[in-house]
Amino acid sequence: MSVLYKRVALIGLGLIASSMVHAMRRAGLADEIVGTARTAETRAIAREDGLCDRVVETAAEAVEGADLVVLCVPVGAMGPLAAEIAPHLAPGATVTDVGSVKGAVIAAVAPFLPSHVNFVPAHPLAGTEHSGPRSGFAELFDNRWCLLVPTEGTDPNATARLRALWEGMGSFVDEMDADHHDLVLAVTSHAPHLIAYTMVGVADDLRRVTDSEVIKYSAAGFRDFTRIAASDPTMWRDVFLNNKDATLEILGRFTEELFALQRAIRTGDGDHLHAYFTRTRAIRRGIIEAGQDTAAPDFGRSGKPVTAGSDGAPRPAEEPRQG
Ligand SMILES: NC(=O)c1ccc[n+]([C@@H]2O[C@H](COP(=O)([O-])OP(=O)(O)OC[C@H]3O[C@@H](n4cnc5c(N)ncnc54)[C@H](O)[C@@H]3O)[C@@H](O)[C@H]2O)c1
Ligand SMILES: O=C(O)C(=O)C[C@]1(C(=O)O)C=C[C@@H](O)C=C1
Repeated sequence: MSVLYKRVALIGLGLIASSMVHAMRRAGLADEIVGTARTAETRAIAREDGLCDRVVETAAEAVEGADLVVLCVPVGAMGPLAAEIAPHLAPGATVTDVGSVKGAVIAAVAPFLPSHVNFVPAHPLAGTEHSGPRSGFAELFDNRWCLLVPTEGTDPNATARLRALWEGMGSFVDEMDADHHDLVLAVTSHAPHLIAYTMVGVADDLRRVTDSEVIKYSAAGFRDFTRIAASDPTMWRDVFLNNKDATLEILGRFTEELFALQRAIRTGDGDHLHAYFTRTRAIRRGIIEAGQDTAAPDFGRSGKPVTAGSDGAPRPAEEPRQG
């Protein structure tokens, strides 16, 4: 792979930014990577680990002379960050973000950006429940989708170069408009996270009834919920507040289906339950056949991928047995 950008500025050095550093270095996609983070502690860790070629104190400093600027902060922080960096952006630079929501981010960021830069919002559909500068790894984006949402007036060359970057980091790339993105993600990511948070909250409410059994006997299904529900509270608060309409729409539909299943259980309508579960099992099989489940293992406590077994499936996470 050849160098695509001379200087990449990463703002917010968490899971996604640190994974980008590792993935860009793996493929030699950038000459120089400059990073900055809001807290002195994160900047110190990044310096100690040599995460970036340079770690600077402010976002304004980081973007100077950069031909690619990547906003890697929670979606609620994107607008104020755009205001801060706008006067310092180099002419011809591409500004992108990795936020999980696109409509609200575009509305918050675009008004601040000068006409001499190209804004190409992006969203890698890859993550773990871990955060921070030490949680990243080069393989995070391998065989996962990254969605680009180019804004009006964006130079197609800027979009093409960003596409090449994500492909170079291992991803498949598609383009989508912001509304469609937000609806699709409400179904595939945002509502499922809210449901996981709720299920773990319900179990916690029952703690006194079940004593420590929730932990001791937690079965695989519930453990999957707890992994998702361990995701960063700031990130997910911002996702729900910024993808309100689509999430509420999907939760409305979810509630209707849940009521129908509840009714089938109460009335002993086994046919309804069986037909429903048959339909959902086919969806899971479709995901596996499409090869989309390979990069979604239980990453274990380290947050790093575990070695694949002989069947190509990830080995079980190395977590201590409970009880
Ligand atoms: N974690 C995932 O699974 C995942 C996947 C795809 C996209 N995203 C998106 O990527 C972005 C970053 O997520 P992450 O998982 O890397 O998060 P993270 O928590 O690991 O890192 C976030 C970084 O942003 C900084 N930050 C937090 N609040 C800030 C503020 N108000 N102003 C400036 N900086 C601030 C933090 O200090 C940290 O350096 C988010 O927008 C998220 O929606 C996350
Ligand atoms: O695997 C996980 O931990 C994730 O939740 C990753 C996940 C997802 O829902 O798939 C979470 C948020 C993102 O914006 C993209 C990816």
